[in-house]
Amino acid sequence: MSSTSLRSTTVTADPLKSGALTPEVPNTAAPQPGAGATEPHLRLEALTRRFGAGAVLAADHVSLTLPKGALLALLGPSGCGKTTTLRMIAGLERPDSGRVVVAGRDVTALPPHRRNMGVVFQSYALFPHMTAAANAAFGLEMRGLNRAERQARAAEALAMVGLEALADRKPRAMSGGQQQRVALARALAIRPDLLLLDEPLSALDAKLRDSVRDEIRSLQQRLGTTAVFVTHDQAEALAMADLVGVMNAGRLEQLATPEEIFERPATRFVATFVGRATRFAGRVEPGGVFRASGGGALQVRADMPEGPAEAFLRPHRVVFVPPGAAAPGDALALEARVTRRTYTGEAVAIESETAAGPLHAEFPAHHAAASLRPGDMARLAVRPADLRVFPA
Ligand SMILES: Nc1ncnc2c1ncn2[C@@H]1O[C@H](COP(=O)(O)OP(=O)(O)OP(=O)(O)O)[C@@H](O)[C@H]1O
Repeated sequence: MSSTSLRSTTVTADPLKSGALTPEVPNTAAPQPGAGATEPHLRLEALTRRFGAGAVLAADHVSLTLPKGALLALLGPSGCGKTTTLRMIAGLERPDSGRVVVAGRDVTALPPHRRNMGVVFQSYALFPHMTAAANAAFGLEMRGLNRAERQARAAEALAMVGLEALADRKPRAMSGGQQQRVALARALAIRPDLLLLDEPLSALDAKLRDSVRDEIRSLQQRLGTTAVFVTHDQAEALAMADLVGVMNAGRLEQLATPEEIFERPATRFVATFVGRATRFAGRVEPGGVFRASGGGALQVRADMPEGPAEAFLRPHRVVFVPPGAAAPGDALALEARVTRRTYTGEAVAIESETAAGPLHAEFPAHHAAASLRPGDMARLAVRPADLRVFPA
């Protein structure tokens, strides 16, 4: 495990010096916006958990900090360790090593019910024989609240999720979205220090998912509750979160704002897992020149080590050069033969073949490039500042 800190992935004023290169990414978060000098609300310190007699490293020195009131989405493919990390925060899983600190208090050794965290799971885990109100009140009794207080809190929580009218209904007489809102009410009724959500939308159909997603986000913001949300759905993570933590094989590869994750992925994995990208194989030559295997070279960053490399480019960063016009000064113009055009309403995706390899581009539907058709030739340009280059 490296102890070096993440290199800044901020694009410098000099476009020739852009491009991220992170040879060794420590499993530690970059500094976060808003965290400031104050104690973060949640701090994970090198949380590690193995399973199967040590064979599976489910969480590998996961470290991060989260400011109060922020929503963190843990994003990654199946089996990357998101749930294990969440369960360690909740106290449902003991870490082999590492610490969980909430508001400056080390809670690592505390059982779940002494952490004051509200947890919402994928399956709503409601008690079928109990009403919505009784389900929402579950968890309050063991916190020593009397009956009247419990009822008041449950009613308040059901009102928060807009279900006060259904307080006497049992789960089977409710829709999936309503049941998930009862589960959310139960988690909020304890007035948690931390709200933990494990794929809470995955059992809902696509339309409901969007509305429950918006409800969770606006409620979390309105209440100022700090939250950790586990998902494998990148659109969900980018749309909901203040910070996204991308996990891969037990490691936290990058922790940053959704924009930063999308525009400036810190690792190859993040560049390929989040969003679409064109991948150029090639090598970095002396002086930080990236040369694509198929041809074409761009000055990307002077301090990059030489050797085999891959460059990633987001589709919306491709520049269309109208016939007769000049490409932007520092850009590499490629002669592209359009192979496919896909209209998606707001945008048009243009697939093409170039000397540097296949290129995926995306333009707003009203853009001049949107009229390109398969078989057309076009000049498409790549600006060095838009390439993210990593050693292969
Ligand atoms: N109780 C357990 N016993 C053995 N192996 C486990 C256990 N829990 C998790 N694992 C393994 O640890 C790894 C991480 O699992 P985890 O559930 O945290 O991943 P995940 O990212 O949440 O995946 P998913 O999105 O599929 O839920 C996987 O390889 C998984 O098989």
